[in-house]
Amino acid sequence: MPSLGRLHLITDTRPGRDPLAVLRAVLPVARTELVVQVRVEDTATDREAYDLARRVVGLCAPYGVTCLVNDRLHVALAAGAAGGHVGADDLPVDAARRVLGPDSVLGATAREPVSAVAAVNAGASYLGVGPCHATTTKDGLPPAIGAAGVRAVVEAVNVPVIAIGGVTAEGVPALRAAGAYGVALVGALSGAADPACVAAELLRGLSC
Ligand SMILES: Cc1ncc(COP(=O)(O)OP(=O)(O)O)c(N)n1
Ligand SMILES: Cc1ncsc1CCOP(=O)(O)O
Ligand SMILES: [Mg+2]
Repeated sequence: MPSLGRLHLITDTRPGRDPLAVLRAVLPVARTELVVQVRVEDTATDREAYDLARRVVGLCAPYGVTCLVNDRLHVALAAGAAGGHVGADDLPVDAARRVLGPDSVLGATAREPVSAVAAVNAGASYLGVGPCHATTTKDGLPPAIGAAGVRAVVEAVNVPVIAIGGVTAEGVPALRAAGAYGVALVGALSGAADPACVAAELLRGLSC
């Protein structure tokens, strides 16, 4: 299994965004500290998800950067990604592990210790934990758990915890202090005037 980077860039495929331009800017700065998760809107077709995933895999390969696919594990396999990420509305973690095989990276969403432990026992190799803070990127989420909620999960499991939801460079030190291994973001990089500069700031916080 590839070692996991600490900065998880999730593609922003909302109208008007250019996820590949953001990725091109961030790759040379973050290199193997980067993980890219291909996440498309629920309304996207599998073909659109596959086409994006192939392009992301192609851009990541020269840098040795891990590419994962959110939700659609058949797309992950078909596109040659290193693994995938599942949450409550996706395949259960044990089924996802069977689909991906024993050596792939498999992330699972958790927001509290009991479901976090269950996800790890079912085969998750890392956990995406949140929402840590308010976010405008995804609707319908439960209340933010804050750094204290992240800490509760970190103390319950022995896999890397990736904090997600409203993460900014300013917020990274508190999340690291809570034991987060890394962070996952959409808006803070996708909406940045200079994504490379923001990525460098995020990495400084993650290296402490
Ligand atoms: C790293 C990381 N953590 C959490 C999520 C959220 O996954 P999920 O709960 O399945 O929600 P969607 O992203 O599918 O809308 C994630 N994608 N990545
Ligand atoms: C997919 C997802 N799951 C929990 S928060 C979130 C969105 C994170 O986006 P942002 O970094 O813009 O808050
Ligand atoms: Mg999902």
